[in-house]
Formats: sequence, structure tokens, C-alpha cells
Amino acid sequence: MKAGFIGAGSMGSLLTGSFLRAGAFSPSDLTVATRTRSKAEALAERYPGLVVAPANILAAQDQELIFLCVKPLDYRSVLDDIRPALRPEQTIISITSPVTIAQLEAIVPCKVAKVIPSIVNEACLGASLFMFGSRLAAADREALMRLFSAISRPVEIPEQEVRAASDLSSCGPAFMACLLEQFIDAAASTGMDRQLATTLACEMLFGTAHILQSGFCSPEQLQKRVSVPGGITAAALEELRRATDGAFLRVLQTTHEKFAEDLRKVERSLRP
Ligand SMILES: NC(=O)C1=CN([C@@H]2O[C@H](COP(=O)(O)OP(=O)(O)OC[C@H]3O[C@@H](n4cnc5c(N)ncnc54)[C@H](OP(=O)(O)O)[C@@H]3O)[C@@H](O)[C@H]2O)C=CC1
Ligand SMILES: O=C(O)[C@@H]1CCC=N1
Repeated sequence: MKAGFIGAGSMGSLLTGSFLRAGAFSPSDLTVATRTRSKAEALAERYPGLVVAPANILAAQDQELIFLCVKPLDYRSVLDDIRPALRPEQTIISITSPVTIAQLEAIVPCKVAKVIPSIVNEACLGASLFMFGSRLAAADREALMRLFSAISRPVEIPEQEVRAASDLSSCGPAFMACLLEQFIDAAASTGMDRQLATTLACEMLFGTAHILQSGFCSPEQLQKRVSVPGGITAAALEELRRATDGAFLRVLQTTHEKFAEDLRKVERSLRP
């Protein structure tokens, strides 16, 4: 299968690299075009055989899949570049939340899927959030989910839930890293070696996610099991709950407000 990638920033580079390392594509299957050519050339150096295209249209022409890995307000110019090359049998995969499937289907003649990745897909972990356009047949949907299962756990979601879902799945790693950094800073401030604190914190987070994901216990039950009656954890959890009360409601309020603003800007930018 041949695929073109437009945009080789954080996500374009992560997806090409992760798919290649997972063996989902060979380097010569992939063509990458991006604004700063040196970023695509760096990928080609790391994965010999990967093709660098000097123009966006050349990364779209004759590809079965075309990944759009640019920011929402760059869609207009990228879509204008590639539209002449697009054919009904091709599939565009958009990885950004504020550009809707309906907007894309109104502009391009091909099939459209929206798939929101996560930085943790770099380690072949975490979810990828799937929303399918109306032109994809069941076989197209299955093939796409199979492809992403090489680097993630594909999960289909309703498009209207994309914000909260990607807050958890895609912004979540940054939120958790922020909390972990504060935890590590606090441990280091007691005189503990920072590297050791980081190792222990990462092992703890990975193990916590694993035990919760296995269904062995719920988040609530886990807190109860660690909190020995009259012990240290229960006292500290009280302090943590006080300090973080409502924090994630405010975090999600912020993402939703910014998202509403992005939706308005994208709508204006994609008007004919
Ligand atoms: N970062 C994340 O964890 C996640 C990001 N996303 C989504 O992925 C998308 C990309 O994000 P991210 O990779 O982090 O952003 P980056 O800014 O790192 O990458 C965007 C890339 O697009 C390139 N670009 C911009 N305009 C054009 C153009 N006209 N033609 C070709 N290439 C162009 C940029 O070029 P240049 O290098 O010159 O700036 C850059 O390489 C966003 O829409 C974001 O919402 C989704 C899930 C997670
Ligand atoms: O910060 C952003 O806009 C993107 C969306 C999901 C993760 N990062």
C-alpha cells in the first residue's frame, strides 16, 4: 500500500516512523511533503528509501492513503494544493479535531477518515480515535483500523465527542506528564536523585495504567486498596483532592473553549 504524508512536524514524523518501525509500510511505500523540506529529508535519512516530494501535490498523486498532518488553519492551502490530484478511490486521513468530516467531504472528491493519534503511539501504545466519512465502505474502514492497530488501539468514536475523547487520549499524555513532573520535582526536593525519582515515577504510572486497564480494579478501588486505614496515603490523598478539586473540569472547559474558537476559525478559512 502506498501512502503520502503532508506535514512532517511532530505527528507526521511520529506516524511515519511508528508505521515503518512496526513494519506496516516499507520506506519506499511512503512519500512525504512538508513546508520545511529538511524535516522530510531527516526522515529519509533515518529511513532510507522513503521518498521526499518537493510539492504537496506530488505526495497526494497516485497514493492510496493521504495523511494530512498539518495544523487546522493550514488545511485550506494544503487542500488547494492537492485537490487537482485527488481521485474518488483515494482516502484522506485527517488527524486534527477541528476540521470536520463534512467540511472535508464538501471540498475533496475522495473518501475521508478522521483519525486522531496520540504521542504514545510512538511506543505502539495508546488509542487512535476513529471517525469515518460517508464514502468509506466497510472494507475500507476495516483496512484502516487494521493499519492503525500496528501502532495503537483503534477506537471508533462519534465525531461530536472528539474533543473530550482527544483530551483524554491525545492531550492526556501532556496533562499526565505535567502532574508527573511536579511529583518528581517534589521527590527531588527531598534530596532524592532526580533520575531515580523519574524511573520510579514512570514505573509507577505504567503499572497503574496496566492494573486499571486489566480491569483488576477501578480507580476508586485502587485508591482504597493503597490507603491503609490510618496510614500515610489516606492522609496525603485528602490533601491531593483538596489541591486538585475541579482541576480537570477547568482543564476540559479550557480545551472546549479553545476548540470552539478553532472551529469558528476553520469554518471561516474553508469557506469557498
Ligand atoms: N502533537 C500531538 O500530540 C497531536 C497533534 N494532532 C494534530 O496533528 C496536527 C499536526 O500537529 P503537530 O505535528 O504537533 O504540529 P507541527 O507544527 O509539529 O507540524 C505541522 C507540520 O505541518 C507543516 N506544514 C504547515 N503548513 C504546510 C503546508 N502548507 N504544506 C506542507 N506542510 C505544511 C509544518 O511545516 P513547518 O515544519 O515548516 O512548520 C509542520 O512540519 C495538528 O492538526 C494537531 O491538531 C493530533 C493528535 C496529537
Ligand atoms: O494541542 C493540540 O492542539 C493537539 C490536539 C491534540 C493534542 N495536541
